[in-house]
Amino acid sequence: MASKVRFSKYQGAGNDFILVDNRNNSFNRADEALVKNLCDRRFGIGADGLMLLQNKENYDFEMIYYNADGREGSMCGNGGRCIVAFAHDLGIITDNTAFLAVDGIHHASLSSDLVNLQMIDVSEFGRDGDAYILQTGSPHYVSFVTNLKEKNVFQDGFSIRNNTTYAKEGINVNFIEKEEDGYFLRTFERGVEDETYACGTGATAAAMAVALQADLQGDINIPIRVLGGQLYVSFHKDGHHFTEVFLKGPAQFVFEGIF
Ligand SMILES: N[C@H](CCC[C@H](N)C(=O)O)C(=O)O
Repeated sequence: MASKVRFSKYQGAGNDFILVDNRNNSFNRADEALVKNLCDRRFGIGADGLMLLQNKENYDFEMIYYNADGREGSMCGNGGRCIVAFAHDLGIITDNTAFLAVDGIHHASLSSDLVNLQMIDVSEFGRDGDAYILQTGSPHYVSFVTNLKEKNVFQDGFSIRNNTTYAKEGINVNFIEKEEDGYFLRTFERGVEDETYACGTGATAAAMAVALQADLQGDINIPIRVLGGQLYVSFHKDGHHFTEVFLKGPAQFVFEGIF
């Protein structure tokens, strides 16, 4: 019988995660089948991903991220915001932090349930037809569309994610549409292999694509509405160089339990 492990469920704009305080290193990090089962929305707790919070010298903590398919993943922006809220709720931090994730160090600040997470700098981008390809801690394909409300994001995202260009490594597929005061974004997520209610690294990539498309320069703040709520991406853009990149949005505790 597996040992009992306490978990907490958090969600950031509807992107939802299982969080485990693994400072005692009791979780078997190689057990991808367990992670997949826990993330299963019928036979497990259900989540888009699972994160381990671990001790790390010179940092408040380390974030280990797994996609719902059970495999250790690249950076998760909404997950990063949720693990900051988790660390606060565990009493590890107060309202500022510096933690280590797979793409390096991240600073973050929180006030009530809003977490503002610094993301990595970005200095290059690719094109695939009209789409932008950006690496914001995870790989993203960003396409500008109209009538996004009606789009079959699963079908269209699935076909791009599995085409000959992206099938091997996978890619997260983002569809973005200009609206009254900002942008509306829907994302098909690699490793979830489905549309999620929000994607933080995706919102970051989409905001950068907006700035590239409109040739914006300087300090920029772009509101990104997603199915699960409202995110805000800000950065300083100088040519193709994006620095001071921040992803701000809600990160809320949902429930805790033991598995
Ligand atoms: N599915 C992504 C990782 C999580 C990204 C997303 N949940 C976010 O908030 O950034 C990938 O495998 O590239």
